[in-house]
Amino acid sequence: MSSMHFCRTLFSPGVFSALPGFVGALNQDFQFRFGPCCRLYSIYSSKFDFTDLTRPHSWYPHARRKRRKIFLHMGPTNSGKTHNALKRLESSDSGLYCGPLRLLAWEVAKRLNKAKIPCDLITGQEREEVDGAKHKAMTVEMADVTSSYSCAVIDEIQMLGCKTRGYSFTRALLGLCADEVHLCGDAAVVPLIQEILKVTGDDIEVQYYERLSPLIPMNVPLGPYSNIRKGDCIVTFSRRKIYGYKKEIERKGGHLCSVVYGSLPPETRTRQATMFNDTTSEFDVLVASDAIGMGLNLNISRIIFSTVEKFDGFEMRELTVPEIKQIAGRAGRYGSKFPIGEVTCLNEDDLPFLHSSLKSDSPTIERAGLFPTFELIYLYSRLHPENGLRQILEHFVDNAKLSENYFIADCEGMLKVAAVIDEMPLSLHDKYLFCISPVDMADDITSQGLTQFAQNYANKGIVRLREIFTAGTLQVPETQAALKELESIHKVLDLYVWLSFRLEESFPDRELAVSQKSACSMLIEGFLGRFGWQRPKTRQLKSNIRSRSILPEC
Ligand SMILES: Nc1ncnc2c1ncn2[C@@H]1O[C@H](COP(=O)(O)OP(=O)(O)OP(=O)(O)O)[C@@H](O)[C@H]1O
Ligand SMILES: [Mg+2]
Repeated sequence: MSSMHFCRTLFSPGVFSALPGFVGALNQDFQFRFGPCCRLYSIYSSKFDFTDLTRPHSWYPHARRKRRKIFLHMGPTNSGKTHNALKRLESSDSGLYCGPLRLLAWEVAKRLNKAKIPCDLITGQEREEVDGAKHKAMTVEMADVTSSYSCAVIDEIQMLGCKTRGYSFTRALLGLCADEVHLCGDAAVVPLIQEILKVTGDDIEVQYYERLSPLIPMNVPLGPYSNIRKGDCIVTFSRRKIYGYKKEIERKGGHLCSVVYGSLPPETRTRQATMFNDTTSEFDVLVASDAIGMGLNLNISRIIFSTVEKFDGFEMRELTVPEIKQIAGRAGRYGSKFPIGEVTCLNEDDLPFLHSSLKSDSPTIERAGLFPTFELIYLYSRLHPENGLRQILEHFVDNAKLSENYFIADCEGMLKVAAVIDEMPLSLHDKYLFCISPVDMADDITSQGLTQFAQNYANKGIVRLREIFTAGTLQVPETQAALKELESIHKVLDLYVWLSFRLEESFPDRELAVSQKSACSMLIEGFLGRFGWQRPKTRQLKSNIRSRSILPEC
């Protein structure tokens, strides 16, 4: 049945890129708050309100035993917040960095290892252990709330207000057991954090930062493409437009463009960004989506918004003030080749909106995300044994009781997965695991991949990659449709790797999946090298990559 889908199509991490780590820590989250209730479950189950989430700080016993010193590094982009927090991390005996992106976790692990401070890298899909490491760089969903550390950093803490991922930041904020916790982000989150931490007994110190180098909003739009210069970054929000601008700029502007957008494999995004940052490379212009928008240090001199609207999955809407500021803040990074940043638009009509957004304060963040642990859902499910996970999640979310500092996370994505797998003979825990996996159900190939993985796992207990993907040769994509397919295949393989870290025996082909992922990214990069209007030297160099065998016959 199934393998055919992928024979034809053969082969990115969404916002959930590391949620799995969450699972590892759930048991611990739960023990303190609900351990005693488990033993008395049969007596009290009908009386105990599992949907009461009004005291989430009490879910983290280790952290509550400490009086933590919380340092808030608050300020605009490019003000040295992360740099200063990392300095503290580097001088600590042991510690954690928790960031919102795999790329940021990679950057921090690289920085510490380069400074001869051994640092492990842990994301939903990677475990790179370094001998003697007492430091770890991770994506926030992987935050370890079970062990004690000297120092912890949570980067981009304002994301605790994010409707889908915010709860992972809240979990890290309440649960990290470290003597010092450094929170970096936008000052709009300060009152909420002060409010949330009133009940934890922690000490709080707030430090406000100023930009280290100027960011100048221009009074004129870009004008013709011939005005494009080295270090420019055009920002746009669809794949089609990203490649459209790349082509135009390479044809008319005489520059070569790197591209960065969310559904490119993260390793490809990093290589594209590195190529752009490298002063000796010919790729001196960047065309990117808001995937560049958080914390990344790029050699950008000028940000050019091609539009100030984006489709957010439901509708076209104007960019928010924090989005504009985050993206614009990539220009003129301190210590980069371009110490002064500029921002403008393609369309003159967008300039007033850009100027006013850059001058505005980000709206205060009023509530932090929260989501029930698996154990809570499990206990709740026992009160409703006839229901599938989808109904249980829906009921739980509808009935959850929260204090005024919190909101319940948007779990639409999880509900979509639950609807697909609820009929399969899987335990509640396994279903939950598939629900929190990094799958984008809006992507047909990825959702087919998830369904096949879950089906094979439910029916046979083991999922071999060769039963899902058949041997064949993948080509460098010729069209954007083929490129999109390859990006999706990469996402499916990424999902396999994610599952292999959680259901190790049932997903035994991690190595093969990792090697196939890198074959996919090579082919995607082959496409990027050929696409556009490039000088012959580069075209020839890149076109050596034509095809890769996929799952070669044993
Ligand atoms: N004191 C310093 N000495 C040398 N380099 C610094 C210093 N402070 C910051 N930098 C460099 O300036 C750049 C911006 O700093 P950083 O990434 O910490 O800013 P940020 O405030 O966290 O920005 P964002 O909000 O975009 O994440 C980085 O490349 C960082 O290494
Ligand atoms: Mg930062």
